[in-house]
Formats: sequence, structure tokens, C-alpha cells
Amino acid sequence: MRDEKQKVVLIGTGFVGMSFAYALLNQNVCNELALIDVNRDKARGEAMDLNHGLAFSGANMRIYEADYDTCKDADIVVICAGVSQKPGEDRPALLQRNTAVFKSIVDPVVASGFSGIFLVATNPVDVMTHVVKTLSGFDSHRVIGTGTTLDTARLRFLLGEYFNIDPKNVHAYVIGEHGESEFVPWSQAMVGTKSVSRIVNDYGDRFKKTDMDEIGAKVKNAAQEIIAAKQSTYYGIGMALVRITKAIFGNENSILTVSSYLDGEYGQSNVYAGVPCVVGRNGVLGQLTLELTDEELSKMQNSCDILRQYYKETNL
Ligand SMILES: NC(=O)C1=CN([C@@H]2O[C@H](COP(=O)(O)OP(=O)(O)OC[C@H]3O[C@@H](n4cnc5c(N)ncnc54)[C@H](O)[C@@H]3O)[C@@H](O)[C@H]2O)C=CC1
Ligand SMILES: CC(=O)C(=O)O
Repeated sequence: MRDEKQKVVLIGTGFVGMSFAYALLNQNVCNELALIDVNRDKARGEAMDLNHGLAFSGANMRIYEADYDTCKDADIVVICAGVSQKPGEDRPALLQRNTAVFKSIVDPVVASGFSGIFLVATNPVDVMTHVVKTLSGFDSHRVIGTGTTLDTARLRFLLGEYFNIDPKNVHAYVIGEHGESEFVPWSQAMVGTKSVSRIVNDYGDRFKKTDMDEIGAKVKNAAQEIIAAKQSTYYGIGMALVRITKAIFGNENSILTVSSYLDGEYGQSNVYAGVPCVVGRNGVLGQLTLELTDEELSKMQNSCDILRQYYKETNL
């Protein structure tokens, strides 16, 4: 049993929220989990179902359905509420509907006296995270989105398969929008201590630049492929949310490509985008600024321009 209380409030007990909650329980990440949903029966049923697994888990966790007052002493409020994409729909198509949903969520969270960290998964995630920053008035280091953490995990998995190397030893990132304009800064991708550019250069007969481009495209299209096959994606993002939660509770100062507020980094400002950040107990401690090539910087500019335009469309 921990000495310290570690309380998470999850808002939105759908596929993504409950995949997160189930992984939290299995990894014994916190000792209190409150579930909020506009559909209170659903949240209550989910709390019951999780509680019935406690005896099998080694976790000592209090899990219950609640209303917004519970946010008052929470450490992290995780937002997974809102609509998700239908097959063929893109993430920005959700913007207006999810902005309306967030207006009904962020106000009561703040009114409760909450003073912890917001962690957002709802799409389009970079813009929705910016929406939370504006609606809450919180300092940006305490408002984080999942950004490109999931895309980065997809990239590491595919590169691990391609090079036949443990993905944990693949250090490569997807950055920018969690969406169409995201990209892989290949100049910064490493397998162990060797850069991917060097591997492709030295072993061009086996490992090809065109294969890297194909992997980047597969990462970008992964969500659509999964949604076409099974309607929605949730296990990967659930695990990504747990990874970020652990970095916060453990004060790990881990480098994760969360969506964070750019204030001059990469020449960008007034925008949330996925970039490698140092994540610890106080949220985003800072960005680890990558040394991008001119071509990569122009991709970053494009991605941030798109995100700023989407944010403008929220009229906040
Ligand atoms: N950031 C990422 O990498 C990923 C993000 N997502 C996004 O996560 C979001 C959730 O997806 P799913 O869980 O599959 O959807 P879902 O439809 O299964 O769950 C959404 C939940 O939100 C609740 N909800 C709706 N309005 C609410 C309100 N005003 N207050 C409280 N709760 C409310 C619903 O009752 C429902 O339980 C979507 O926007 C989806 O696009 C999904 C996968 C990956
Ligand atoms: C749905 C979504 O954003 C994803 O799986 O990447």
C-alpha cells in the first residue's frame, strides 16, 4: 500500500476511458479511481465490473462512480469523453461536437477546486488540449494531451519488426499533429546507438529509405485501418495514457511525445502539438528540442499552421 494518495478521475467511460482504467488496474498505478460519465449508469456499471477484478489483481484501489465534486482532491483528471471517428471520418470532423462536450466538462472540474494535471485523449487531441487550457485558465505545463505518444509507439513497434530489434531500443519519434500532417523526423531516428540514416546508408542492400517512408505512412494510416476493421481504437491509447500517468506519479522525467504548448520551440507559438517532452510530477517540465533539418522544420510549420487554424475554428 502506498503512503501517498494517488487519485485519478476519468471522465468518459467509453472504449478509450475503460481501456485506460483496465490497464491502470492491471499495472497498479494509483490507489483511487473515480469514474465520471454523462451516462451515470454506464460509469456505475464500469466501476462495479472493475471492482470485481480487484481480488485477482494485486492492486489496492478504490474505484467508484462519482460526480464532478470528486475532482477537488484529484492529482490527474483524464478526459476521454466525446465522440469518436466513424469509418472514413477524420479527427478534425469531431472538433465542434467535442468542443461542446468539453464546455460541459472543464467548468465543473475547475469549479470543484481541482489543482492537478489535465490529461486529454479526446480527438482531435492537440486542439482539444488547447481547448482545455483556454477553458481552465491553467498554466500550460499542467494541461497535457496524449499527442503523438500512440503514433510514436506504433512507429517503434514497426521499426522494431523491420530491423528485428526490441522496440524499447528504437528511439524514434512521430511529431506534430496527431493526424494527417504528423511526420517522422528521420534525421533524429536511432536504433540503439546507430542512426537510421546511417543504417540505410551503410546497409542499403537490406534496409531502404523507401521502406522507412512506407513505415511512416503505415503509422499515419493505422487509426483508419483499425477503425475500418473494428470501429474504434482503444487498447493502444489506453496503454499510452497509463504510460503518461506513471511518468507523472513516478516523477520520472521521461521523454514522451505528449501534446504540449509551444512557446517559441521550433519557431512555433500559440499551438499544442506532439513533441518530445520531459514529463514528471508537475506535468510537462520542458521540451527536448530536436535538431530538425530545414525540410523537417517546414513540415513542423505546416503541421502547426493546420493546428492553429483548427483551434481558430473553435471560436474560443
Ligand atoms: N488521442 C488518441 O490517440 C486517441 C483518441 N481517441 C479519442 O478518444 C475519444 C473517445 O473515444 P471512445 O472511448 O472510443 O468513444 P466512446 O463513444 O466509446 O466513449 C465516449 C464516452 O464519452 C461519454 N460522454 C459523451 N459526452 C460526455 C459529456 N458531456 N460528459 C461526460 N461524458 C461524456 C459517453 O457517454 C461515452 O461513454 C474520441 O474522441 C476518440 O477519437 C481514440 C483513440 C486514440
Ligand atoms: C483514433 C486515433 O486517434 C488513433 O487510434 O490514433
